[in-house]
Amino acid sequence: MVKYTIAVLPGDGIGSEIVPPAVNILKKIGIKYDIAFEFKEALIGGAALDAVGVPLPEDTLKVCHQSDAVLLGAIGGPKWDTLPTHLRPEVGALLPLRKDLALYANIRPVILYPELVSASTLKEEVVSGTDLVVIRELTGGLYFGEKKREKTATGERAVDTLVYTTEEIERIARLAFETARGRRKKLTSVDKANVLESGRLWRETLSRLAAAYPDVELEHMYVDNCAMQLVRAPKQFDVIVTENTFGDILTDQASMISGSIGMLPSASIGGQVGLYEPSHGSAPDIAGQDKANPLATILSAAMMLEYSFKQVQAAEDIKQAVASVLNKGYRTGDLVQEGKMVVGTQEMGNLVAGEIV
Ligand SMILES: NC(=O)c1ccc[n+]([C@@H]2O[C@H](COP(=O)([O-])OP(=O)(O)OC[C@H]3O[C@@H](n4cnc5c(N)ncnc54)[C@H](O)[C@@H]3O)[C@@H](O)[C@H]2O)c1
Ligand SMILES: CC(C)[C@H](C(=O)O)[C@@H](O)C(=O)O
Ligand SMILES: [Mg+2]
Repeated sequence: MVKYTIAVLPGDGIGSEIVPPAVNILKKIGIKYDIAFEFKEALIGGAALDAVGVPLPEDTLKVCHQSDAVLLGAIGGPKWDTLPTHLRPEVGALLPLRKDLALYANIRPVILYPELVSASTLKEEVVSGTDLVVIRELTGGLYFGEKKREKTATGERAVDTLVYTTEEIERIARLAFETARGRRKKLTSVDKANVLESGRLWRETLSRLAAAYPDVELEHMYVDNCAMQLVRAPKQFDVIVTENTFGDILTDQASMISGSIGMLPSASIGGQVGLYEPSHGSAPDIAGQDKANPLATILSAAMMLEYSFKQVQAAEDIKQAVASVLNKGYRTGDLVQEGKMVVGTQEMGNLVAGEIV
């Protein structure tokens, strides 16, 4: 029997509601495929701040490093928004965790289940059949460049720096070319090379590497145009590769193609231990009300099975289970569709688990 240890970090807001259904489904997968999962829960974000005074406790980092993969809910919320930057859950916990685990690639598939075509805010003919993946650089760029804040005679001056090295661009580009090679062989590299120096290095590097992937069609696109093209004609995209901040923004936008941000999973890879989390946040506006859609987290657990454990069939089972529940007409409140049955977070989790036999 194979054995895997999974660090479980529910975090804040809806985190503690969406993670248990995913864990429950992994347990069922374990029984079906004879995999012994051990789950080790640890504190992160505001929950950690409240309990032990820091957003990313040493113990949590240790548990993550000693595990085979990490399942994360979400972090952050209004209660911690006014803390000094280094203590905030986002900058004090999530970013250092990604950096510490060397997770330079964040993979966010945007798939529209046929059952959800009418749940998208976009027209059916525009979104129907969309199947794209955004590969977001995760440990560089604006998020990790030097930051400064200083007083001036009249106010303050704040600085964030957008830095990329050739090596950082090359490694994410290679992953993107490889991913495109395994799909429809089209790669869109998104940058702002018309203005940013880092964008020019990004574009030059992608163009140079393209020679090693003659079977993949590479196109370059400015980020502002990409934002527009994503809602104009999303089916033109296969794989998109882009800088950290651009990837953050474009994936929230792209999530509406799939009907809801609650449908967008993610895998962060590149180091020894992968991190799997939904692309959305802690949704303070619906936290504690059993309203959150757990499917992005459940689908992130499927990505864990695929990427970290190479259990492709088990991952497929979860995706099928989700499709089947949607096909039977069950929806959480974020996926409003006429004539469908609205269920809560827990029930949606139970329904998906019930499909795994
Ligand atoms: N990876 C993360 O942990 C992560 C990601 C994004 C934001 N955040 C943090 O989350 C907090 C809230 O941020 P925000 O409001 O900008 O973004 P958010 O993604 O938490 O919420 C945006 C909107 O989407 C809805 N939503 C999000 N996930 C949902 C789900 N699973 N089911 C149904 N509806 C869902 C929310 O109710 C809200 O209306 C902030 O502190 C932010 O920093 C954390
Ligand atoms: C919470 C925040 C730091 C995070 C990010 O910007 O990476 C989130 O928006 C995400 O998309 O995972
Ligand atoms: Mg985001």
